[in-house]
Amino acid sequence: MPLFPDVIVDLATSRLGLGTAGGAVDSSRLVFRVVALMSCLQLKDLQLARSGRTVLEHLDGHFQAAAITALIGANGAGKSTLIQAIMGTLTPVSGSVECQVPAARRAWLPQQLALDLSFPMSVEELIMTGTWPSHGAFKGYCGAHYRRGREIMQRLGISHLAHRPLGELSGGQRQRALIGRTLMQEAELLLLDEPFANVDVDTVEILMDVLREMARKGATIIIVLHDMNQLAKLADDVLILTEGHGRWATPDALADRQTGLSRPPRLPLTFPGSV
Ligand SMILES: Nc1ncnc2c1ncn2[C@@H]1O[C@H](COP(=O)(O)OP(=O)(O)OP(=O)(O)O)[C@@H](O)[C@H]1O
Repeated sequence: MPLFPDVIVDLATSRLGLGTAGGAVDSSRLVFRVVALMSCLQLKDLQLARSGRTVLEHLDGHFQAAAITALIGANGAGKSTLIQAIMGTLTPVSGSVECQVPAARRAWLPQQLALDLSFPMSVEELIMTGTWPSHGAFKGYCGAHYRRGREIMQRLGISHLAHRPLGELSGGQRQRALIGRTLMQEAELLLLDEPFANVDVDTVEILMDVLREMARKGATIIIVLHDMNQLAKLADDVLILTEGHGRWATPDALADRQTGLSRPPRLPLTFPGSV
């Protein structure tokens, strides 16, 4: 029964923001937020190291389902390290990552620089590979798969690029195609490492809409961001990594602490722990 204690803790710390002007709890919002708080991903006293050196320790807390959590921190704070531990590619020194999402429904979009897209593959072919984790790589695709692939490309505004090789795409077009693959996969847990870096404003807007839609449908989304305006627009929750530890915050509380203002406006901002 992990849910009920979470709600109590969140009420106590006001993370739910349920209070009314008179201090009473708004029960209609409570139902919505209780659903949102159902967590499929939890960190328990997690310690992570690289080459024998501790990067993060005593990390605790749950990521909300049906919500977007921004993961922030200065360069080298351990954001990618934590993402790798969540994806299961880095073994914790101690503690655990408890994830109820099946591996076939987890998707990870690394930083663009880490991607080798010289592999000869078209946009449509890339998107169709989103079926592989659940359907298998060698079974071929059925008509329903192709229909869904076309719908996804239309949603992302890349239908005209369907047969274009990945190596010939711009950074923004590539990000749209990669997000398209996660839609095809019907990812329930999506981790994105700086997905808006070097991407034009229109693409950012489209991708933000798509991510919000995925979260509304129940996905748990964790996104590494360096831009506080993007965070303010997108995130429901924030995990700040600083000096080897994690701290949870709401986007509003974070903005208030940094600017002394309620949003908007909120520029310019810096990360806690950055110099
Ligand atoms: N493969 C590796 N081997 C050894 N140390 C590593 C390795 N990868 C990262 N580190 C170190 O672990 C620490 C955390 O790195 P990590 O990449 O997780 O930070 P980050 O918050 O994602 O940084 P950035 O914002 O620059 O992407 C850094 O001190 C880094 O030098």
